[in-house]
Amino acid sequence: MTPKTGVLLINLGTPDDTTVPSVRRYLRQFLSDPRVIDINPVGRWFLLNLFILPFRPKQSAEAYREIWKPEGSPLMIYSQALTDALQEELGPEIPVRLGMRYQNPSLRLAMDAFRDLGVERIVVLPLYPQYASSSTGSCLEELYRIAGSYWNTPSLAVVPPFYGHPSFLDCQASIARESLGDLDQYDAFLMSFHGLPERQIVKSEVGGGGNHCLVGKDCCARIVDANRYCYRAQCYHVAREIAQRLEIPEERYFVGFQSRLGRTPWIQPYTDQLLEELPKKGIKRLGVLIPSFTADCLETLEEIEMRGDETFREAGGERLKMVQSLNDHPAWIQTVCQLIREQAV
Ligand SMILES: C=CC1=C(C)c2cc3[nH]c(cc4nc(cc5[nH]c(cc1n2)c(C)c5CCC(=O)O)C(CCC(=O)O)=C4C)c(C)c3C=C
Ligand SMILES: [Fe+2]
Ligand SMILES: [Fe+2]
Repeated sequence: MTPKTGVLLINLGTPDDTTVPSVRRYLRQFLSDPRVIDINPVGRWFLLNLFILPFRPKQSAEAYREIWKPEGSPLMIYSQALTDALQEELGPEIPVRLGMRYQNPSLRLAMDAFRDLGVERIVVLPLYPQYASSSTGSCLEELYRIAGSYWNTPSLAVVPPFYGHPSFLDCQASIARESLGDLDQYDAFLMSFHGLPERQIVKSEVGGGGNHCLVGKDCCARIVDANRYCYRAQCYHVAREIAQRLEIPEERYFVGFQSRLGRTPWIQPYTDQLLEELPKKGIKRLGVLIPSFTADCLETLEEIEMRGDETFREAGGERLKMVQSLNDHPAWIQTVCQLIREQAV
């Protein structure tokens, strides 16, 4: 008998609503994760309970209110729309579920649903193109824990980080072209990625030699054995490949890292600083791509399209055009189908 197969899409998760208690609940779960704030447990407790949770939920709730749609959080809406479209594409024989690492619908809920449906084999797609311990690593740790808690444990086939997959790169490039129109109307392009604390990059170095990541200036310029888990190197790879597909020469695009939190050094260059500096270099019309997110969320819609646009204009910029994320674009649905089918064989 062929085992019944299901597909699990995993994304980060988002608050249930824009009230301060909901946002606090979300941030508490998210930032208590030792892969996200990777310091000793006592230090994490103090940081969270004395410095972050008393203040940030109010500020973040206001930001969420700016982007919230009548149906809910954009991250949730687009992730669910992708799940529904994939279900349509794969047909009723293969159940498709969405599980969020934090808050709802939880990974446990999705896994329980598979168990109740008699699914024995699950193809898992973490919706993060690049590997980070705080995103891919964290959701897989939680998934393995849940899968291991059942008496009859299911088989899991996990799609690896797809930052270098030609279908993903083609999809990013074609959606950017569609959204930006004539590329000659822009002075330059910014490819912005979610940032990470520098120490987390160093911890990803393979072999533990400590002599590659962030040692030399060009450690992320290409992917070699030692940095194959390096989030920053994977981001630069994506930027190069997209630029090549769009025929954007090296001098016409910049890479930046956004969304930093706290006082420790995060990977550079910082997107907000670039947005301030670029107009001073004569770059007035800017196209922005954000290829570390597969669904629009607070970090694209509020941080870049709203606040980033303001920063850029205040610094003398004229036009910032942000390319929407892959969301439930038909080309992305086809790419997701391909990633899943490649893993299912
Ligand atoms: C690309 C994937 C992501 C990585 C890697 C990542 C690491 C990371 N994030 C924080 C802190 C915050 N991130 C927040 C929002 C947020 N982060 C991602 C993705 C990655 N984060 C997404 C998709 C979102 C948006 C969620 C949404 O609801 O729309 C937030 C919450 C918002 C805020 O208060 O600013 C925080 C906090 C850290 C510390 C980290 C790695 C160490
Ligand atoms: Fe984040
Ligand atoms: Fe690196």
